[in-house]
Amino acid sequence: MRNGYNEGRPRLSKDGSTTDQRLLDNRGQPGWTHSDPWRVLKIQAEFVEGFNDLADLGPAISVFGSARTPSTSPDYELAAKVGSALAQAGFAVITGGGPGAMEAANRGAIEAGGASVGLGIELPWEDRLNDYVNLPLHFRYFFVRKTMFVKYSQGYIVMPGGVGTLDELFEAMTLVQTQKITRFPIVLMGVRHWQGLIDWMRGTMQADGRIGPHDLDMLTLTDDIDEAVALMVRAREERQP
Ligand SMILES: C/C(=C\CNc1ncnc2c1ncn2[C@@H]1O[C@H](COP(=O)(O)O)[C@@H](O)[C@H]1O)CO
Repeated sequence: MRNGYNEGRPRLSKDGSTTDQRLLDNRGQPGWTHSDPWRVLKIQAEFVEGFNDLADLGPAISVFGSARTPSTSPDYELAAKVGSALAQAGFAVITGGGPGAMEAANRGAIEAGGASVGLGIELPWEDRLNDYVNLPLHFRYFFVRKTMFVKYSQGYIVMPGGVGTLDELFEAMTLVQTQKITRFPIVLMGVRHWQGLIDWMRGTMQADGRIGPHDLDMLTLTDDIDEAVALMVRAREERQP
């Protein structure tokens, strides 16, 4: 499956730092104050390349989940089946292009003959895209990459995950809550993993009035792949003019 799609990925600089570190982790150093304005051009170029590469992708769903999900685990199998089911329903599958649940969803998509997108991110340990991506993109800036997930997806499926997955989930929830994105289903798969979080959000956040009484309605919690894909298909139909 390997086809040279890691060739275009950014190389780390000589000191081993990432581009995001150089932008964000040099607080108060005057040298950076003067070079930061020029960085905007690189950021702009990354947006332009991303928009260009994904413009003709067609309907797509992003699948998020732990980079640490072992290939032997039921969560991996579930993510692979989700990737396949989405591809069979005519969706491209977008992931972070990494290992674990991302690899599983890409693998399922590619094995079902679908478009399998990996939005890779430059990391300090020079990670590479998984072997099941047929449309690779490489990003240096996390926030540019995150824009691509939202802009080119019609919905999110969120598998069990850690901090990165939570970040992606809560960003989407914030964008829906503030109506920056509409008609955007968010499905949490893996009831065992997510139930405690939902219970806390309902019992504490909602009970204390930190979120609205209907905010949690934007989430669907299920282990049922057919239900998850049907939600995405319905949202796609509603989008059609
Ligand atoms: C941690 C390891 C590898 C990290 N490689 C990643 N490659 C691409 N995308 C990633 C990676 N790690 C996190 N992400 C993004 O966050 C989500 C997963 O984060 P979590 O903390 O594991 O839940 C995922 O959806 C990606 O978009 C070791 O092999």
